[in-house]
Amino acid sequence: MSLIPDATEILSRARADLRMGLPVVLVDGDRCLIVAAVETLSPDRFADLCALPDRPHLAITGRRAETLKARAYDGDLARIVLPRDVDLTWLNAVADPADDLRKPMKGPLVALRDGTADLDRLALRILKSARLLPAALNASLAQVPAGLTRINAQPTRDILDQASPLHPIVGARVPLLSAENSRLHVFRPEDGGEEHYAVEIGRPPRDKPVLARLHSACFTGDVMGSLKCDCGPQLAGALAQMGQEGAGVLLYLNQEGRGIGLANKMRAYSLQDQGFDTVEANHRLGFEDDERDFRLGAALLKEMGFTSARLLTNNPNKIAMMERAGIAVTERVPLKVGENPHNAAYLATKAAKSGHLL
Ligand SMILES: Nc1nc2c(ncn2[C@@H]2O[C@H](COP(=O)(O)OP(=O)(O)OP(=O)(O)O)[C@@H](O)[C@H]2O)c(=O)[nH]1
Ligand SMILES: [Zn+2]
Repeated sequence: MSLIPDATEILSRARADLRMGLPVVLVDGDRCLIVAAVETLSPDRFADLCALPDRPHLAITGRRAETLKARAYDGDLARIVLPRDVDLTWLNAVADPADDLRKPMKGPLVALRDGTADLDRLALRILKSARLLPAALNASLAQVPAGLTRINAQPTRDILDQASPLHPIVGARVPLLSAENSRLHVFRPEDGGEEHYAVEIGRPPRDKPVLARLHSACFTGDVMGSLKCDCGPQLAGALAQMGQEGAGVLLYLNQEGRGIGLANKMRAYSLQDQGFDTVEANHRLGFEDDERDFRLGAALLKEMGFTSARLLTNNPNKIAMMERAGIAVTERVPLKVGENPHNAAYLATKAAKSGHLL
């Protein structure tokens, strides 16, 4: 019946539940796993989870486990056994590296080896997609409690593997400092996720490679003028070049913090203040270096009628991902602006570890 939510809609609800601190239940055949995000877990719900017949365990990513020197028997994740005197402070200390240096974890963390971790793996994927820290307090259940969102595992994995279709909602003229003849188009995904924007400068011909930039949202750099990165000058520089050429498309992708969200990016910044570089900070939080999905950039260009681009970037991964997603990149146009004493080490790390071209 069409009035019943489908798997995509349920996943979107589940993200909201987890962000509020409400557990959700993952179901695969006759297996059920109740999942709570550690970062939003209240003392009452924590007590309720501990009172379940099956003792909960803590799922963290392999990256976080590596930092904590825990054995990740499940490969890309570890299921950590809760100590007898577990409390929320302990859980938060395992989930969040903020105090790793000040208060190193006492005693070795014991990880589970038996059983299967596939539902735990899905739980961590869902938490990442909700822009929460990837640490989940999970327990097996015999049946789904009334009122909690119930997620069917396989359709949800399939949805997370695909990029949600994006639809144009509205476009209007917005004259810019760098290009008076500009329009802003808003695109909305079907899965209730973030909207993305396209700034179209002039009217670029659809049958020629378009001067394009895939810009990832950076609130600190784009809006506040932060000197910690080069995003603000890159945004202005790309628009200026498109203005000079009289044509171009700047895609503004709401993938803040290389896809980890602003709260996690600020956690990464605190770790950088403790001496870790941008890549190490992501890993200590439990994320990969870059959690972005550039397929949506290609999808937007196609939706606008383009098949090829001259891409303004220093990031070869972006070019590879665009090509794989069906947009021919005929030229890489370098975008070298905004280096300053505060971001020099950050830019050097990206060149050394993330393959950015100097
Ligand atoms: N996680 C994390 N994200 C950051 C950090 N500094 C900037 N960002 C984010 O990184 C993204 C910008 O990506 P960049 O790596 O600068 O550039 P790029 O888009 O990969 O490549 P270019 O096309 O060459 O600019 C934005 O989403 C920023 O919010 C950081 O220290 N940690
Ligand atoms: Zn930035």
